[in-house]
Amino acid sequence: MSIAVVSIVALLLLAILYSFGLVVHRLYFSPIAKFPGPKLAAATHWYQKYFDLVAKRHGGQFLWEIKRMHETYGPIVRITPDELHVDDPDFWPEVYCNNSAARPIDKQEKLRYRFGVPDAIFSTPGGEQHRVRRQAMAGFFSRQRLRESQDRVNHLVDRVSRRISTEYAGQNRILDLGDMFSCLAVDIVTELCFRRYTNCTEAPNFKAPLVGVTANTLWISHWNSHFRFLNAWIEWLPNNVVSTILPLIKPVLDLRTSINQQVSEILSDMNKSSFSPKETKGTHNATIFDDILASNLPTHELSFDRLTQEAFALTSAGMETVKSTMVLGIFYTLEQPAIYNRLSAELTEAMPDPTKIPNWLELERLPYLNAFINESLRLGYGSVQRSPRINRLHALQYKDWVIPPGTSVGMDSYHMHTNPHIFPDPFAFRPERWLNDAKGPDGRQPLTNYLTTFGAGSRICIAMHLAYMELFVTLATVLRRHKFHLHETDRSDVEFALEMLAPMPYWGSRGVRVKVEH
Ligand code: HEM
Repeated sequence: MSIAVVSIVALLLLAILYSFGLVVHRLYFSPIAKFPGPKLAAATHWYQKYFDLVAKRHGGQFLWEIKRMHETYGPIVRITPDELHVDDPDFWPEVYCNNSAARPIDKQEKLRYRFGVPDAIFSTPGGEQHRVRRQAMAGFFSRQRLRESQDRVNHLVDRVSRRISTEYAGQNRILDLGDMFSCLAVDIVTELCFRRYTNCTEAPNFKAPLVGVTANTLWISHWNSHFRFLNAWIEWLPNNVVSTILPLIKPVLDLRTSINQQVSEILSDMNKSSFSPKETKGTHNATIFDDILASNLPTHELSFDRLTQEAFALTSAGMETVKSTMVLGIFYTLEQPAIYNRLSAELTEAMPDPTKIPNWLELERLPYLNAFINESLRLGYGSVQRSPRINRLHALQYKDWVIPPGTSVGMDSYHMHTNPHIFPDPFAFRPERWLNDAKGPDGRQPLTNYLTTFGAGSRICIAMHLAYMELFVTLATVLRRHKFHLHETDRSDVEFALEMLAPMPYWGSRGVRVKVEH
């Protein structure tokens, strides 16, 4: 036998031995070996990969598998070799809690690279680093600052509404609500955060390439999570090579180029004596970069890479979530005339002149609109993928179980929002469940405490107030001004069937399409 063959055989034997040792360790000696769950899921990450990538042809099935595990093994299960999952609403505040120096709460390091923005706050694993990075941006998304920006949101909503009136109303044309609201959501984020919007709301038929590609990245999000080298290749190869190999992602690269250019300009301005982000911060002209640069972050946190990653993450995070909530809400108002009539009556009274958009605070005081938005957020789920937390220093106690420090523990809003003890008849869209100061099952806690669409604790959605402002202003305006009819669309086009980080309907759905009466 040649040396080469001997070496290959030896390497194979070593690999087999290593794998065997790893499986034995995971099953019998891991700190979480005693937790219930399928042995195969505890032994190998390929169990999750199968459900994420290939089960039922398109993957996106791990959440349903987790649900099955809970039905078999109880409220706490080991779903992968290194992660536990809990299905118990009372435990949510323990897992998604605030982060402090004495109690650092981390995210998994391995999830850091899945969106190609490893240093954006969303991906930052370490609790301490996350806290300082987040503090630098949080003020930008305060309610007070956002209220001052409502005019800019109104302007974009008016533009979309004008297009509905002039290009679709009474013309028997089909309007894809998903495309329209995605365009609006991206333009709002880029206008507010960077003061240079992407102009997607001008795209013919609302088919902006950037929006299409950003949505498509969700369909490959599991592949990116499981096989990090895919993203690494895209990062490493020059843009023109990537655009040639994968022409579909060119609009994303263009957005990156435009963000890169803006950040370069800002960083070169820093050398000028007139540059003063501390003065610009908080003014009408401020961008998110002014806030970050005026913060107390150390210089190495203000690098070109960090700023561009943060900007790119904001643009992507603010699209699919907002769009799917709006689409789902409008679908149900059109499917259930009783909801439409009640909402319409409230909006007509609150907006006697439909051309004037009330301010956000006034809209928030409308009880049925509020209930309707809460219900859209409940069945929209936000992100349905669990986002595990790691309590680095302290053990957690769940009933008789002691969860060792450093263990990844996840929960998700699908299990929370479909829990029949909290939300009876959970799959029915019923805004009424939120009316009259509704309470949770203990009769004391507000029902809104169980609405986890925006996450909770120190990593709760940083732009939650912006999302609420978008939802109140857009839904009130569009539903007050226009009358839609569903076109070849039914419940299956909004019902959650595939977990692709965001909740997606069945593969092949053509989305929610309407015709416009006026
Ligand atoms: C209905 C709309 C939205 C929903 C349901 C939503 C949901 C969420 C959730 C669940 C998280 C926590 C993720 C985790 O625990 O890992 C999150 C974080 C985040 N969201 Fe949103 N989001 C929405 C809108 C937006 C918008 C409009 C933006 C950008 C302008 C945005 C930017 C972010 C960022 C940057 C984070 C990371 C925060 C951190 O790690 O501290 N989101 N969002």
